[in-house]
Amino acid sequence: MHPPATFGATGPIRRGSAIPSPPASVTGIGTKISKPDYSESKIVVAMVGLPARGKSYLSNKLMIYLKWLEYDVKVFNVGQLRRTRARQKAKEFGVKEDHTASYFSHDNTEATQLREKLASDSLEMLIQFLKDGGNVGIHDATNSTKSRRAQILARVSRERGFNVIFLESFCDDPAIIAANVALKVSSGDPDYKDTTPDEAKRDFIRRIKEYEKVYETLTEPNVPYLRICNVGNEVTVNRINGYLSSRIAFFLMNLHLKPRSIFFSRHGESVFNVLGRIGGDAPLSERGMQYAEALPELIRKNIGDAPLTVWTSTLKRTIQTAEKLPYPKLTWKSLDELDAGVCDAMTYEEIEVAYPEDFANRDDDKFNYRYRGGESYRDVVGRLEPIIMELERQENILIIGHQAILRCLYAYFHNLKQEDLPYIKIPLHTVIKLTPKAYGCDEERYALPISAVDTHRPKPHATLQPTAIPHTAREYFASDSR
Ligand SMILES: O=P(O)(O)OC[C@H]1O[C@@](CO)(OP(=O)(O)O)[C@@H](O)[C@@H]1O
Repeated sequence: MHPPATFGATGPIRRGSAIPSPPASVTGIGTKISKPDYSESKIVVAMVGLPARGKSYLSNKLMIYLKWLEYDVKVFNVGQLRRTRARQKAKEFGVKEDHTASYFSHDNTEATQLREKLASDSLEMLIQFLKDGGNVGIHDATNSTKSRRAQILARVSRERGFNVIFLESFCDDPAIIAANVALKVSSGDPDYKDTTPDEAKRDFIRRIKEYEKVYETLTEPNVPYLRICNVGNEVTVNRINGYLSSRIAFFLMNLHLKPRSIFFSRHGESVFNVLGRIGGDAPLSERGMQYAEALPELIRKNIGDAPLTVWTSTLKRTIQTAEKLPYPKLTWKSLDELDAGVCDAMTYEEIEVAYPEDFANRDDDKFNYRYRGGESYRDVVGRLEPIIMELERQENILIIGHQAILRCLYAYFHNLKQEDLPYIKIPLHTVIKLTPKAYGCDEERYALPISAVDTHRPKPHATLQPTAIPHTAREYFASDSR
């Protein structure tokens, strides 16, 4: 058994010492705290790379991360614009454009001009989005020549306060390229909806070859760029400065594509869960202890001999649940449950009597409601950022967490809406396995047959269950940029 190490949000804290309480803000007590308008940043992230190099993957990952941090971000996908315009042309004039490999040949002057126009129109839309209040616009295109990149730089530099970062996804690993090609061909990509998979594959490989003839990797010395080699193996950073740009660079440097899974489990049922009390630091109930006993076998069956690290909060109920797991463990202060402030250790019924207005406010806007002397879901999302960053960097991880915490993490991986987040069902005695894929995450759930109370409070007057909107392969490829 490995001794657990303990880390707080700002560094190690000693086990056994008094555990500091989570950040308890007393400003805006018991009220709705709406989104702060805190960023004036205007950044154009211009992707660079041959087809099938994971540009759309990186664009989407970056967008989800920055949106999580509450920046206003949008991906402008040139491939999508090309297809939309081609559909309109076909509808209006009955002209069907040929988008097979010859369309992408630089010897085809007419098509090359059309593609340049699409890239520049898309950039104009992006610039307009930033002018209208957006923070980061991602230009998802190949931008594979120095002259195209010089045009982007020249155009953006005409806008005061706007910055450009080029983000190159360079890849020479045949296995990654082959996997990207196979994914493109097998996922119902609109470019190949009328062709057989074999024809589609042949044509797509020819398209890549056309781009290879003119492709120039990023070497421009005076330009801010990040060059990512084989997703995470090697990263070159050039002239990146400023808070948000550095944050973007740091996030991208932590990404990897190695196969792995992230497991979420709430702690076993606690004594407070049985009593209907929220928060606190109660130990596990009898049934919670049974769950802690049964969990190692479930995990072992699932993961075999593969390495795994277990993360818990600093609260008794998660540490007890992890006790029998024979893996290295880390205890994170940032994983402690949402702080209910003055309502800590009360039942929902008691809160309704003691703080009727607060209770109603919370039902009205659960994501933004901040408990008196405690936290809101929005606060929790903010404090989980280091966890997200570390999760991106790590391989197999099991988090033994809390209802609110796991809702926030789950929402990040499935890119769910803020208003749905506080109502996501994360039942007790259930392991959720997420396996990151190119287009999002696959999910499996394993419920152990040990009964437990249901702590989920549905949305009052809700007629519909919150909709989960995980990225599907189809959505992912609908945003393909070529
Ligand atoms: O935001 P709501 O739906 O109240 O859920 C969060 C609550 O979940 C609970 C259980 O009711 O988590 P936990 O099981 O970790 O104790 C409370 O402690 C916490 O306040």
